[in-house]
Amino acid sequence: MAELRQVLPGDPAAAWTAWGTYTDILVDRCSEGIARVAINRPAKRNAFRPQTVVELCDAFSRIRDDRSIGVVLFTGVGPAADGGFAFCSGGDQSVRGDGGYVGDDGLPRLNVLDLQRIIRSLPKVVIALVAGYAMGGGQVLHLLCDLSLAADNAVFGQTGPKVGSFDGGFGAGYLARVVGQRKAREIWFLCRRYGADEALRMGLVNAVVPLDQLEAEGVRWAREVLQHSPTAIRCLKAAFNAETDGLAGIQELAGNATHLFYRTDEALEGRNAFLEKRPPDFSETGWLP
Ligand SMILES: CC(C)(COP(=O)(O)OP(=O)(O)OC[C@H]1O[C@@H](n2cnc3c(N)ncnc32)[C@H](O)[C@@H]1OP(=O)(O)O)[C@@H](O)C(=O)NCCC(=O)NCCSC(=O)CCC(=O)c1ccccc1C(=O)O
Repeated sequence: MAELRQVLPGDPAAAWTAWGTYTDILVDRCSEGIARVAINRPAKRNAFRPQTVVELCDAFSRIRDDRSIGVVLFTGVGPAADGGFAFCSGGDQSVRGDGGYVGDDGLPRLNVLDLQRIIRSLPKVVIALVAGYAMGGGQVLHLLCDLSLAADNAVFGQTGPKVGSFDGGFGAGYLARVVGQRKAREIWFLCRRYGADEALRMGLVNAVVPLDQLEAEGVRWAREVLQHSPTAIRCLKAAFNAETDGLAGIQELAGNATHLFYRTDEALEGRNAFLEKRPPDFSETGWLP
């Protein structure tokens, strides 16, 4: 029996079933190949603490290994008891110690950087569904998703220079690729807030929809993606990353080429010859133009 968990306002847009038990996040999936991951700390505007990030890394890693999942909707549970909404308000300042965010083990961490890389290199499409605030490290997480849909109440912004933090990695460099150098510097230097329509104008999001339509729109976009070739989509994602991510991006793109090469008669001949202790015979392959 499917357990329907309300994550955002509006009718559930798919037949979600719970997938795993976590304390700080909710993970659901449906038989259509879509997973839904939601940060579940609405009283803190879905700020992340080390535990939240550990759970998100686990969820995205499980999604990576599940052949049936092609698209992830990444969002934040809302509304909070006081009516407020957030995709994510960044690092939980109440557990920020002297050297990072401190969890039960007492170690200061910045493990959100691990999560950023997992989302970035996930060979599946990640769609951010932003209802309410996407601030600080939360704004960076939304940026790292492949596509972003904003509810009409969405608000984006950086606060690092106010609270003594900054993201000089994807949060600065990739932001500049997306919205341009001028706008990226404005976002970080002035720490203003930007509404959904302005985010659309600057290319930070792909579309703006009414709040109660956000999940349904996400599922519609996911269904469109899922009609297409998984290999073409994963190679395209790696190609987009390669353009910005240096050798790490090229590694991803090249890994896809190697994956495909493994399936050819030519590569299999190399493997088989080794196992059969004979010289390989690549004469069938030819040297194509
Ligand atoms: C998000 C707000 C604009 C929402 O405002 P509002 O709707 O008026 O609600 P509030 O009453 O302010 O908040 C409700 C409740 O939530 C608590 N809360 C909100 N945000 C946080 C938070 N980030 N940490 C802890 N708690 C939070 C708030 O205290 C209230 O609780 P009470 O019990 O009622 O007090 C507004 O809340 C706001 O501006 N929040 C702070 C936004 C912020 O500054 N975030 C941190 C930015 S720094 C960061 O994210 C770390 C970056 C980082 O980790 C990093 C470092 C290096 C490289 C990369 C990264 C990276 O990208 O992550």
